[in-house]
Amino acid sequence: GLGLSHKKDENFGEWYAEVVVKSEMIEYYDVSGCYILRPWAYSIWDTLREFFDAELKQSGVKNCYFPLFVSSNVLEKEKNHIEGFAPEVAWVTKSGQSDLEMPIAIRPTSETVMYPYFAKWIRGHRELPLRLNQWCNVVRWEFSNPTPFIRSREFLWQEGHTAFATKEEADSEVLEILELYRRIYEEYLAIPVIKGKKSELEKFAGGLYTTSVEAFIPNTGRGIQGATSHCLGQNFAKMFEINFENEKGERAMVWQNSWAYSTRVIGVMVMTHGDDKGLVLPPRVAPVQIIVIPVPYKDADTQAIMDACSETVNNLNSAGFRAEADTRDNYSPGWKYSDWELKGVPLRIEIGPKDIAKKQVRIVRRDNSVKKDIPSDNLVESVREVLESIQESMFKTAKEKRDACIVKAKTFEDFAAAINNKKMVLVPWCDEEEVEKEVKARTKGETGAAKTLCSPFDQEPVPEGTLCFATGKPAKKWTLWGRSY
Ligand SMILES: O=C1CCCN[C@@H]1CCCn1cnc2ccccc2c1=O
Repeated sequence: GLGLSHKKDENFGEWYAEVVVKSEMIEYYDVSGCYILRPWAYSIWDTLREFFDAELKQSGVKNCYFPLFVSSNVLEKEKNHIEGFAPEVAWVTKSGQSDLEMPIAIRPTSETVMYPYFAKWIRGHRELPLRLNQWCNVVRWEFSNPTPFIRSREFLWQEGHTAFATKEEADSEVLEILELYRRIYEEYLAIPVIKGKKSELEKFAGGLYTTSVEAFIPNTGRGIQGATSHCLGQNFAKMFEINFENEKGERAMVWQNSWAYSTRVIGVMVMTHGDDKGLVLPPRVAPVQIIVIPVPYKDADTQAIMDACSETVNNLNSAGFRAEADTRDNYSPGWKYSDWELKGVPLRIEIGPKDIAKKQVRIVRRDNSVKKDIPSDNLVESVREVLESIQESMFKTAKEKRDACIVKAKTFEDFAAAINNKKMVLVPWCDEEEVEKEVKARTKGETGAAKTLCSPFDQEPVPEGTLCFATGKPAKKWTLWGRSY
């Protein structure tokens, strides 16, 4: 029947699996770890891609498309880039009945696909900066529990790959892209994120440093990497001999970045805003922002009500909104209210006989269920205000909830207690890789060990003499730790 059979705060995993299917975002597929993205989800991906793609073009990044397949000698070119990831690489070994001479990998990411050609194309400083992006799918044959949007064996993403003459240009682009990722989360998805730098243990091993935007799921008390922007340094330039003749006529290696966000962002949105009635969609990404529902009455003029609904939809769509009317004659208004609440439509407009008589409509907000009767003559502006208020209120609510899950700790005991209490913990840390491994080991619980999420760029100075929470050595930086996806 309609409605969810699991409650978000009682059984989060079941609630999530049910809501993504019943809202018609996801259909499970017969290859484990793979999911069908239905229009209700794909439309959100499209909206975010439109924003990000326009920003990339404005910034001078060019889109391209490299092959899905990677030859094994190229993929394994760099041991420490690939080490640890190797088990996730999917291979094509046959065509029809016959075995391939050499197995061919399916891209899990495209560094090794692209960079031999970067070497070929980049001769002098005039070809720099080279800034390419591709929108594509990647395959990683993961074994930990698959979760729609969050962890799947195939997912959609964009991957940016750029090359510069100087480190300064690369460093600045890393942060330029990271800001775009923050905007995707905070301005479109109404999800608060923290920008920071990954630890040596958590960074992309093939790179120089990794920055990320970190989200948090209060229900599970787990952090989740929202998107990532790496400075690769000259590591791949050395490996693939990507050199150029600089302005002084010397041979120099390029400085590179790579950066990505994926369909994971949709899962974070569902987890952050959803409730026991279903999805709650931020207006800026909602496939349908306003659903208009006729409330016919036995002897009232049904045609007049239907006309009012379609006129309302036309007015709203002409003003640039995404509105629809639900005129299905085989469902009651009440059934329709529940169905569109399940799908998370931000605003409902009900139009019945008395609304016609009074030249008003009833609007109902999905985020807080507040109902209001408003005059139908100034409807477009009223709807604009309400949708903006919903967007802001959803972000504010999510931010307050997330902030309540961050605690500071100075001792290991307080740190461990907070981790077990489903919090993110901000601690003064000596920033030693071995220590991170020890803390992981010491916090191995039934729900996974604590790891560093990032060292926030926005942090207070560490007071003189502050000691590391885990080692008692002089602390170097505040670092956010937590259990994570
Ligand atoms: O994050 C990004 C941003 C986009 C481009 N790639 C980088 C780094 C990807 C790291 N990674 C992640 N999973 C993998 C899985 C199999 C083989 C290789 C890899 C691998 O290199």
